Amino acid sequence: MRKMKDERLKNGGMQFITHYTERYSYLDAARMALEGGCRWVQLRMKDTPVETIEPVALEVQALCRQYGATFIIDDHVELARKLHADGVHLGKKDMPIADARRILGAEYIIGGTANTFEDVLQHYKAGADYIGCGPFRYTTTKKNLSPILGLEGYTAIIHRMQEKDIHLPIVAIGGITIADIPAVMQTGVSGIALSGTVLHADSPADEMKRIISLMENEK
Ligand SMILES: Cc1ncc(COP(=O)(O)OP(=O)(O)O)c(N)n1
Ligand SMILES: Cc1ncsc1CCOP(=O)(O)O
Ligand SMILES: [Mg+2]
Repeated sequence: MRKMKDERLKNGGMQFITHYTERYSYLDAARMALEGGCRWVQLRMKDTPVETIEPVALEVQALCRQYGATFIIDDHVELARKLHADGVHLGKKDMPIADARRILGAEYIIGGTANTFEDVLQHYKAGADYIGCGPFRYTTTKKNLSPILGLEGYTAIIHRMQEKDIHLPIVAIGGITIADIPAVMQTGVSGIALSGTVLHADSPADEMKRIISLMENEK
C-alpha cells in the first residue's frame, strides 16, 4: 500500500536527483542511490522529450517501489499523473504550482524551486508541499543558476519563514557535498538534495551510505 503523503515527503530528508553522465544510465544511478539507503529519488532528464523519459520513468518508479522510496519527476506534470508517480518538482519556467495542484489533486507531492523568501511565500500560497531551495553554491548540474545562497541565505530565509509562521519543508540544493551537510542542516532546513557529489564519487552507493548515516546523526 502507498505510504501517507507526509511519510513519502520525509523519507529520510535526502533526495537524490538524477543527471546525465557517460558513466551511468539514469536507472543505474537511481539504483546506486537506493542501494546506498536513499529513499527519495527525483528523475531529472533535461533536454529530453517526454516520450523518451516515460520508459525510463517506469523503470525507476518500479525500482523505487521495491525499495519503498518516494519517486518524483522533474518538470513533467502530465507524466507524473499518467504513471501515478509520487509527485513532481516545478521551477519558475515550469507549470505554475496552483495549476499542477488542480491537475494532480492533494495526494501528489509538489515541490517548488525557491531562491528567495518571496519565492517561498508564493509557493506556500500556491499549495507546494516542499521547497527546493538553492543553489547553496555553484554547480554545473544546472544551467542558468540563481544567485548563490550559502549558509547565510538559508538562515535568513528560515528566519523570515519563522517570523511569518510559515511551515514548509525546505530542501537545500546545489553543489552540496557530504562535508557541507552538518552546517547546512544547522541552518534549520529539513532536507538535502544531491546529485553530482554522489554521481562523481568512486562508488556512488558507498558515498550515499556515508551520507545517509551522517543524515541519521543530524536528526
Ligand atoms: C529539489 C529540487 N530543487 C530545485 C530543483 C530545480 O528545479 P527547476 O528550477 O525547475 O530547474 P530544473 O531542475 O528543471 O532544471 C529541482 N529540480 N529539485
Ligand atoms: C537541479 C538543481 N537546481 C538547483 S541546483 C541543482 C543541481 C543539483 O545538483 P548538484 O548536487 O550536482 O549540484
Ligand atoms: Mg524545472
